[in-house]
Amino acid sequence: MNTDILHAGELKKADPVFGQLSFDDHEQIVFCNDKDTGLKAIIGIHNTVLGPALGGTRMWNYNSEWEALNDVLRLSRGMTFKSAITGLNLGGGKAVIIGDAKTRKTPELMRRFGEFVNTLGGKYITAEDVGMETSDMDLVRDVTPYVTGVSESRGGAGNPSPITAYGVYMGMKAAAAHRFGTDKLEGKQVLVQGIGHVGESLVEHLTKEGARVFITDINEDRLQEVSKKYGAVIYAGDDLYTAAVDIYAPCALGATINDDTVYKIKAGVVAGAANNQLADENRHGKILMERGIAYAPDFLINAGGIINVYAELEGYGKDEIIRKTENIYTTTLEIFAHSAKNGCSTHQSALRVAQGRIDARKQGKGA
Ligand SMILES: NC(=O)c1ccc[n+]([C@@H]2O[C@H](COP(=O)([O-])OP(=O)(O)OC[C@H]3O[C@@H](n4cnc5c(N)ncnc54)[C@H](O)[C@@H]3O)[C@@H](O)[C@H]2O)c1
Repeated sequence: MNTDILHAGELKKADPVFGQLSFDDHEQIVFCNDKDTGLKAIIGIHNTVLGPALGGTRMWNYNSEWEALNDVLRLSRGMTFKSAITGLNLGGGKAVIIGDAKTRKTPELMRRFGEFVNTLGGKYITAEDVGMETSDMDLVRDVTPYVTGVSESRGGAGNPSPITAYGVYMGMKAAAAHRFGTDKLEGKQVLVQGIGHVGESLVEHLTKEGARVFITDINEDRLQEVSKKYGAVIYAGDDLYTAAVDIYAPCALGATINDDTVYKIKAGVVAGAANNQLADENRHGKILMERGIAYAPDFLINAGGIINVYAELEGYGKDEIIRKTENIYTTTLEIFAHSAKNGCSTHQSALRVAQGRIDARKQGKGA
């Protein structure tokens, strides 16, 4: 056996698929290969008890196939809990395409990928993720009906990011109500890390409510642009995790709450859009709780995007999308109450409530 592979990363190599740390009883994992288009993709179907597995396709230049497999396993599991806690009749799935989206993505490759999705007969429904555009979903739509996030002219629900941002804002207000005794964000200092599609829209909501918004991003042009547009202050400190703000909103990358940062955070609330904010979902969630920091679980409050694409499948309109997204406020409060009652972190509470819904459906009981 190749020793380089054996020593690569932290992935367990003896049992390359079912033995991965990130393998969590996934129902099906599909490896897709097409020589002509150069397509190498993995579709992960974690759980379909509540409905078809829906989740985006990510195209990324992974360092290794192990990394790609690990990513799809983790992401598809996350989708199961996101849809379950949001009350949607969807299971969890995700797909990754290995390669640089800027140089390797072609219409032929996207259509070929769509054909693989089609072979699953609707068990997996795809959507956009990192490295994908609405136009790519339109190409997938040419060959399969099992795709959401297509352009509005083809019956799609349009850009999900503003809805995601609105849900994050709702979750943040609920966390503020729990931690500060009021959900009013006027005068509160909020640091938004990452002012991309979701972050900018969140800045807009916060500014409208009169919060004092600080922004950080690795993209200097974006910083200048967003600062000018909303009057947000560009964060100037050395270490953003030590910022003396009321609320920290991670809207860039995952795993920003880790061993290096978790004890530095001064904010009373952590609520943002980024997926997988806790590097270790058990340990770091617990430390935040012990430090009295109200953490609004990422997969609960960033569900606006999936609510938006679910509308395409169910055929409901904007009003229902907004109603479901505003419900994130109530669910977040319920999760804080569950966490306080059971002495577990909000992340664990949200997982338990989501799992409870899946278990009830399995036993033929739940809605
Ligand atoms: N778009 C959605 O509807 C949606 C839904 C659910 C979850 N999310 C998650 O929310 C996050 C943001 O999504 P998006 O669509 O706004 O992405 P985006 O790519 O539009 O924006 C991300 C921003 O973060 C910045 N960034 C990257 N690395 C950074 C760093 N180290 N420090 C500071 N800034 C950094 C980028 O420059 C960019 O401006 C992602 O983690 C995404 O997975 C998005």
